[in-house]
Amino acid sequence: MPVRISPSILSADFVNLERDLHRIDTADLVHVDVMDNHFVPNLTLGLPIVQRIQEVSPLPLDVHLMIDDPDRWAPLYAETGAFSVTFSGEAAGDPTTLARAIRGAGSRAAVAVKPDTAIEPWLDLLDEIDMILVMTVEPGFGGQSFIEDTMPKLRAAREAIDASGRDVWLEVDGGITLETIVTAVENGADTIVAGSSVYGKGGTPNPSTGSRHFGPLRAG
Ligand SMILES: O=C(CO)[C@H](O)[C@H](O)COP(=O)(O)O
Ligand SMILES: [Fe+2]
Repeated sequence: MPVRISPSILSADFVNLERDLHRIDTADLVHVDVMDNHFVPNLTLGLPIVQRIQEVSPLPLDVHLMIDDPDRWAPLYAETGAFSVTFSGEAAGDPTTLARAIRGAGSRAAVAVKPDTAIEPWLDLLDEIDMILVMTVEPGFGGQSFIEDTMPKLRAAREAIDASGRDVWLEVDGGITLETIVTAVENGADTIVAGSSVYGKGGTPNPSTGSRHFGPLRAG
């Protein structure tokens, strides 16, 4: 099973964002966290900045929306040319219509579930989506610890995806280190988001890499 890496620019240096986008250009995707200070208690960036990142990024955009009213906003992020747009399942009014709108605008559609959200209702949506994101931390902040209790849910999602025969990706996001990436992949993840372990907790690129390569991931 191929494993894709999607570094999160939440831990990049926003003043030097174009530089930091190029420092991960051997990864597969770039993960862009959009937070609105309503769905989560943190505020990051919005549509105009995602549009601009789309113009300069060497990698396809993996946009992760942690916002209220994704039914209104998510299709607009898809229209920027984003490769993938993930909405938070708990915030969506009509997930099926929303997934169709995202796909209709040319992006892959994905649904994210928080650590305490049951996965089963979302497995009915496998025909309509291209990826499930199992959050392995409470959404809102980088640098948190991986919640191991989410692993049974990840395995349930893997089993349902495999049984469906559909090419639906399974992403994890939050607390990924050199240790937890192994746990996540062993439990079925094929797409890995990593912020602080790639860029460093200080918001600067990981000095241990010494190159433009995204790895090795830094533990802790
Ligand atoms: O969605 C997110 C937080 O809500 C981030 O993508 C995630 O936390 C990445 O950061 P780290 O790898 O440091 O945990
Ligand atoms: Fe994220």
